[in-house]
Amino acid sequence: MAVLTLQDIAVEIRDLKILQDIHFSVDEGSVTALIGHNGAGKSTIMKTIIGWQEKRQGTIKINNISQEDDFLAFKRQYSYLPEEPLLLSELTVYQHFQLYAKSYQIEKDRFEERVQTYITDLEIKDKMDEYPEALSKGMRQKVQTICALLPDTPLLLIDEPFMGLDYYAMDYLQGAMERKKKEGTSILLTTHQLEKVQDIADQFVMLKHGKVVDQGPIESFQELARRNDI
Ligand SMILES: Nc1ncnc2c1ncn2[C@@H]1O[C@H](COP(=O)(O)OP(=O)(O)OP(=O)(O)O)[C@@H](O)[C@H]1O
Repeated sequence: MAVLTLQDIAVEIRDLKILQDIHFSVDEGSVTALIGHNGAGKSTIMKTIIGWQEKRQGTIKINNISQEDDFLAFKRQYSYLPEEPLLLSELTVYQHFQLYAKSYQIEKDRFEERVQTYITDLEIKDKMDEYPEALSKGMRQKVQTICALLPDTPLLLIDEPFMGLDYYAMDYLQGAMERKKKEGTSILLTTHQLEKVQDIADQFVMLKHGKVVDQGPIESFQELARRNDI
């Protein structure tokens, strides 16, 4: 069953056609990798799904809830990990986690347990009362990663996983994505590093100049890549 569906999406920014005729879906418990060169439109698709980028036409549904129908219900269906950390300067690390707990109505015990696990595993336990400006970029991305992993949403949107993370944290995120997938979470991610996600990805959607030029099972992309040396 499709958890996320995009139908006939078009996006224009200042009269420039950035996305055209975008159709694809992500099934329950499956991982789709959005691939394509710089500027192909991957991040714009993510931003359009979450409603940060206005679309000119088309329909986006998560679990049959359309963005236009009930935006709050729609929003609770996904969590989003942006390419660059987008933390609020007036909140401490722990307050960011609390904000997510509140927005996604995470039960208190579960929240505390998860926070403890993630901050221990990602080695930022001593940073809970710090503000973002006192953190390195990698630490900020770890905080953002934890925020995205805390809720149990049906869909996880990840724009360039691993950006700014060290090797250990990259491995950790990979493991976390695998666990989420096993629990039935659907994942849409963008990547330039297909080799890092090919074990977890089931499908690929390839973009070029804002259009889908190919899509299908990940194995068929690997085969194509081998033959064309891409
Ligand atoms: N706010 C904006 N104003 C004007 N053009 C924009 C804006 N945002 C994106 N674009 C253009 O839209 C196109 C797609 O950009 P997008 O960031 O979605 O690409 P991408 O595939 O994520 O690239 P990358 O791999 O470099 O992250 C690019 O040509 C970019 O210049």
